Amino acid sequence: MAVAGLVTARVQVGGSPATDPYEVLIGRQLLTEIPGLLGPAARRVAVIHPAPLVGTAERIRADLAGLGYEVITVQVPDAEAAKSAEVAAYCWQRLGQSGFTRTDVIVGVGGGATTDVAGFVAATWLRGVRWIAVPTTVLAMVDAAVGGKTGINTAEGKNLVGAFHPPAGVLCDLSALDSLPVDDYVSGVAEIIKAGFISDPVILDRVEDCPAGARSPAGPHTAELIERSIRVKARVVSDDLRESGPREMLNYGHTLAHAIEKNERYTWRHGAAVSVGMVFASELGRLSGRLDHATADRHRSVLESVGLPLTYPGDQWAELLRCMWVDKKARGKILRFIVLDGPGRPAVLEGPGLSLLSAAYTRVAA
Ligand SMILES: NC(=O)c1ccc[n+]([C@@H]2O[C@H](COP(=O)([O-])OP(=O)(O)OC[C@H]3O[C@@H](n4cnc5c(N)ncnc54)[C@H](O)[C@@H]3O)[C@@H](O)[C@H]2O)c1
Ligand SMILES: O=C(O)C(=O)C[C@@H](O)[C@H](O)[C@H](O)COP(=O)(O)O
Ligand SMILES: [Zn+2]
Repeated sequence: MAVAGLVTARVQVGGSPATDPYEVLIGRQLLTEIPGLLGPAARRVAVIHPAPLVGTAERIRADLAGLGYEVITVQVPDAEAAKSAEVAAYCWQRLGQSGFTRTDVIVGVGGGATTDVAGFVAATWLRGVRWIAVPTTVLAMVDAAVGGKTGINTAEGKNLVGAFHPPAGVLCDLSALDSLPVDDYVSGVAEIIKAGFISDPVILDRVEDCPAGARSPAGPHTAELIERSIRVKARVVSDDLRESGPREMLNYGHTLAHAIEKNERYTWRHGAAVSVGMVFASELGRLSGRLDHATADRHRSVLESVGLPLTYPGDQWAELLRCMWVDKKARGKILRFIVLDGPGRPAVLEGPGLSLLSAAYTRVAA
């Protein structure tokens, strides 16, 4: 018999005119919530997962099969290797072979790479079917699975193909984090710290209060850090699902981060790259006279305290600059960066000159 779930918090994500509202549930044993999110007409369910989550996918399959659903499990490559056109095509093939219709439902189980591709497959199959996100990393819980940004990479860069397609629900089962390797855990903490700098500085206080605890699911503030970060993301995407303005703040640190990830052929974790990207953005803010020294310095201290990197090789600047031109915030010949005017005060820096960019990079260069 299935054990009843324990929901400790519910965060509403707000439904623009084009989309329905949905909830992010935080708690434990939350797989029991899946049937209630499938919708009345679903007959088939496709559970998309990477190898490390095969046990969870199998549990979902067995529970739903017991309720009379036809369930297929679709294993995709682990981590960033899942975010490719080939993997999306493989998922489409499996859906087609199973007779997957518009009323059927995809469940994406795994880290952010898996929920990104599962959401993208849901956005594109039959021009859009319902999907449920079951994030199993910190990063996917606090960021990737919330907000409906789905996508894959191309040879030219990160997340260059995708769609805005919000899930019907997000289930953040904190017990999943017990098996997460520490480097993957800490990668997610970078996005938590991002949420602190752009919107909720209490997050920074909690991390600084116990940096060792911030690296662990058993930390004193773990549940609060996760919930606060989800609330930041939920509030921002509720205001601006399609990133026509305020949502750009969630891209803090990401212009350089995505260039680093591509340059490293995705062997760097996303959060590690975002950490270096935020140090760079803080230096852009400082050098352009917008950000006070204390807040700029706080980036280095809080990121370093949890073990995130602050530097990248200086001789890679030309290559990184080239990669940054495919950033989605760029407009024509103008690069645009999210910077801070202070803690919780994000702003856009339009078209900084090359000398400013390279001066900021010099301060990041190893
Ligand atoms: N869509 C968005 O808004 C958004 C936001 C932030 C990041 N992202 C994307 O998310 C991706 C990064 O996500 P991530 O950090 O979760 O990485 P990931 O998905 O690569 O997962 C990291 C590793 O942890 C493993 N794993 C996952 N859950 C586990 C568990 N409970 N126990 C043991 N191992 C587990 C995975 O299989 C993988 O090997 C990037 O592709 C990034 O671009 C998207
Ligand atoms: O949700 C958003 O919007 C974000 O920018 C969140 C980021 O943390 C995330 O990495 C996102 O995938 C980046 O989006 P992109 O549009 O720059 O590809
Ligand atoms: Zn990110």
